Amino acid sequence: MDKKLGLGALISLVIGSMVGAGVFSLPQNIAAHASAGAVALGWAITGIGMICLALVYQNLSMRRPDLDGGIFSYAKAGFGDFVGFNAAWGYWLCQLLANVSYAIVVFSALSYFFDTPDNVIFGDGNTPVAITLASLLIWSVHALVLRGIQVAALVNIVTTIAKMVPLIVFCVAVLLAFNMETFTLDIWGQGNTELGSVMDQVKSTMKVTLWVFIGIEGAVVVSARARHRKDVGRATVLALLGALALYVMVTLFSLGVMNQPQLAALKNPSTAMILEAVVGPWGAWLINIGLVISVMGALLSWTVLAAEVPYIAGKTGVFPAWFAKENKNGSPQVSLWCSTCLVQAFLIIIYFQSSTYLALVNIATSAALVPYVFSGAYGLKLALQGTTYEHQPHQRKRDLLLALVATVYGCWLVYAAGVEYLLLVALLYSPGIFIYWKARQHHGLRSLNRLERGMTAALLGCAVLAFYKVMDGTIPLH
Ligand SMILES: NC(=[NH2+])NCCC[C@H](N)C(=O)O
Repeated sequence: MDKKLGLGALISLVIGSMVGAGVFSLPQNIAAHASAGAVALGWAITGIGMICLALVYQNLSMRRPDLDGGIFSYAKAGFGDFVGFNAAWGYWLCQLLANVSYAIVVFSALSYFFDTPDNVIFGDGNTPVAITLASLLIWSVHALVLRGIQVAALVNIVTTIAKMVPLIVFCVAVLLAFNMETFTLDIWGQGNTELGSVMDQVKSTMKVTLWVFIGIEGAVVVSARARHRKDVGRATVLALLGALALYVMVTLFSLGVMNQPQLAALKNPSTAMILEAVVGPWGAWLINIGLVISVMGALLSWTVLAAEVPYIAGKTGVFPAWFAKENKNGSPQVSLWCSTCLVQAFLIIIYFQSSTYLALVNIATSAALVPYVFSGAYGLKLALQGTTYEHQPHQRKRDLLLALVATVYGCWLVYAAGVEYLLLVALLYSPGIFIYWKARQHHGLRSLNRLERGMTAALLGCAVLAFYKVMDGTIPLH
């Protein structure tokens, strides 16, 4: 049997991991800080940035077929071992935190079915019952993945189809109920002073819009298993266009059914509340079920993808080699065990911090910025150097432009995320230095050079500052 992945399988993999939890809460998450006009602008910027990033990935997967396994290989090839390591570390942590948010959001969706006002069982997914069941969930997925990843691929196809049903119903129903007057009422949000300037509003949509696209690199991560190299890029671009269309419809149509303050006040998953308002109680029911199926499926795929990071990093010398150990089913067991233990630890912290899904989304998205920015920058570097373009000068101009836009978009995201989150990222990244140092030792390489020591000192300085800010509450974790 051919175990290689074809175009269809790759597209379903990218859509399956990209469309997970985020889309179900999009209307509220976005409207919380922005009016209809600003939302449209935000999507335009994100759309252009993401399309360029996807095309950069497409291009990199063709030009550097030797660099398998993920976006951190690009950071390493372009900017050296230390940056490569940090991209891998950051990407891994982002996915683990994101998986924690998944475990929580499943139970906050179940609260729709089980909680009553005077008997809160699941609440926001961070009650004792919810955390216990969430722990059980992550360990069951862990056990499943230890038995081999074929199951995961199958479940992914089923859940990907299943989650599209409620989302399509949502789009059609909400479009039918669309009211132009609701949409255009206070379109720039000037009547609501809390929103701030249009620029502020656009900025604050950025993290939410980035979150829903995390997973765009899915096909690149598994490129070694693709039947045809070309399909990696094709799948990335097609899946992106599909998801972008879906997200824009979900957010903009919603703004024609309820106005910004009404949407901002909704409980999440907000798509459930909106569909309920349009079609009656079965709407909320359908969406909540859809969310649970979608997120459980995505959790399984993301567990595989997250464990793949230290595994490949271990193989290529970015992480210590013991991360590359496999069990008899070919699952990366060390890497998987480390991942699940960390997720469990984060779940316990969440409980004590009473953090919510949204807080985790914010943190995880910030951690993801570094690897994305460096992939864009590597595309830019390749096009500038021009060594792989000797026979295609036209291509070079096009690629230069695409990579430039992707890089500028990345820098804009870092700026829009805000300084506090950059500090928080330093806090997350700093324990990695120890692993990096271990990895160097392990592979018999020289430990940190001058530049790396400089970067380490800066990172640690920011981390200490961040620690203080978290402690005195200036950087909120909930
Ligand atoms: N490892 C993860 N769970 N990653 C998060 C992916 C987020 C995804 N784009 C969503 O909207 O749900």
